[in-house]
Amino acid sequence: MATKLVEVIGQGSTGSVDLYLLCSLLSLLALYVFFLRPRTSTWKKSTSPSTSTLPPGPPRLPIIGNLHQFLVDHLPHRSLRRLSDRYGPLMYVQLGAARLLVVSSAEAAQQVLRTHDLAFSDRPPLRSPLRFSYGRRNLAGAPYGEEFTQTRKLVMSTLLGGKKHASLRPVREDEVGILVSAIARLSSGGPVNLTEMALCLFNNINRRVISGRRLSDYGDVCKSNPLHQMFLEVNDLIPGFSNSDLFPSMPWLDVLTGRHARIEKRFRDIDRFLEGEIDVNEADTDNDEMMDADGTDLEDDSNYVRTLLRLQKDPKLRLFLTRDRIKAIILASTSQIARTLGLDTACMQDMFIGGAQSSMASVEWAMAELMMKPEAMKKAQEEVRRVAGGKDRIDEDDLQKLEYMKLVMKETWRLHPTGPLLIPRQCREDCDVGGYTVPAGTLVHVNVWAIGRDPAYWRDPEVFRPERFEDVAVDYRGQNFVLIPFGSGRRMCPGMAPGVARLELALANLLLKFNWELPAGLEKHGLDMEEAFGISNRRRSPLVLKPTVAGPTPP
Ligand code: HEM
Repeated sequence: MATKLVEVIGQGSTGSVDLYLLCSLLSLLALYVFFLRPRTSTWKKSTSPSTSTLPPGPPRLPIIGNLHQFLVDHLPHRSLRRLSDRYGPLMYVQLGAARLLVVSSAEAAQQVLRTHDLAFSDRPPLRSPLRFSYGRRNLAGAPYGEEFTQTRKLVMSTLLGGKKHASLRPVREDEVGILVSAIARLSSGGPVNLTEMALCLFNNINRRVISGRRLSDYGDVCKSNPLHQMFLEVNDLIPGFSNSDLFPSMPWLDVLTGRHARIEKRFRDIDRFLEGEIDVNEADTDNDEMMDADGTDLEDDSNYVRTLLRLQKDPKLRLFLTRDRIKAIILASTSQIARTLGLDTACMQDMFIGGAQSSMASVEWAMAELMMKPEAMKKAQEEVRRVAGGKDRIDEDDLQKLEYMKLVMKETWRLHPTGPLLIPRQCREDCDVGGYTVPAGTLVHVNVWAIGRDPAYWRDPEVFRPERFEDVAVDYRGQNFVLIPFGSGRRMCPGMAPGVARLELALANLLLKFNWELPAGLEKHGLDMEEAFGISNRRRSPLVLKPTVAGPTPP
């Protein structure tokens, strides 16, 4: 158990065991037990301001605080829910030297993300995201302030907003078509690994919209591309606390455990890769300029890099849009959710890394839940096939008509939010919430996973039943705090529209083109529905299913 804790805290979800830190922690624990002294079960009163109180929380050990309590379930969002059941929806815990507010009810989330949005709109300067964001020059990791506001405006108006989103529609439709053809080609050979193929799809979409290139030509062999592996490793490195975040007085811990070297190596790799993506587009743009010297319009906004390079020529933006900022923005622009202790990571590194993994996780969870609920699968397929009305694919115009599928997505995000604890925020000033005072500098995690399974809001919360949303007007766009898979407020996900479009398009076409069965041997016990050990919300086992190409739909 202790071994796994260290993996979660120190290495991301798949990192190697941090033996040195483990030994240190255990020694500290042993010392503590040896010199055991009685403690109170609640937190001391805050001294700043003097009349205020901190929210309640579990008793903490010296130095490590409540780190050991994350061992309870191996999954931080589960462990935190268990603690919140005891200490309340506003709970204060300590991880090493880091102070953390954990929010576990819709009402408390509304207080933090809406009522006091401004006070909680910072992000913590954690070691690993700091490096991969070129010193917080991306959007997801930027401290709240003028630079953040400018970056967010720029990203929304030029990269993720309506016009650009619409112009990239052919990329999404094209890539989903390639995925479907790849699955059809492989289907005669038995079950396919849908997890891998979905990740490949979203990596291809990401790379095409960002820099105009693909990761794999075939839709099923991304795995053999070294870039794919690099993205996965960076995705695991970025989220999560480094040891030096938890024990700032022991910065050497990161060196001793090898984390510093891993971060630096992967940072160099990713920097080289991003330089290449920019160079290629820069060269193409220069060539275009030479050919169009007669004065025709030189604008080429066919991908994010080109848009940013064009904007860089604007004298008003030249100083702001440095090369490092361009790299930071494109690395981090997607989703999905960087998960520091539970954030999906997708989003801590804006575009390249996060988006693919979170989209992949949503597709695989939706498909897995539908496989376990044949009535829901039947309903979803009937709807998709009716809407297709004889066409051999669903396009983005059709998506609005897929009402049941939208319920399926809501129910999937309720049970399996891609960032179970959202991306951590940081409190910018002392703030009074729910009768307590949260001191400036406190990190904040909103446990959306716990809110999604709280019987106070949901009948039979553990049951996958998309129909529950037929009766309640609950949306996922940040207004209903019982369902906030994209967060809410000033730091809410800016990639929701492109994220949802690619997900729905992929899912609809998978349901249209294929009938799905469990592989032999699984019919009896069903799929493994456990989450992977770690901080993100991936499935523990890859989703392997047997597709059969469906016949044409009636016109
Ligand atoms: C299923 C898809 C996605 C989900 C579930 C998702 C979820 C989230 C969540 C929960 C946050 C944190 C919100 C908060 O702190 O309140 C976030 C932030 C963010 N997301 Fe996404 N996201 C998705 C897709 C995308 C895509 C496709 C992009 C970009 C192309 C993107 C870019 C970002 C960025 C840049 C942030 C940081 C915003 C900031 O700090 O101001 N996301 N996302």
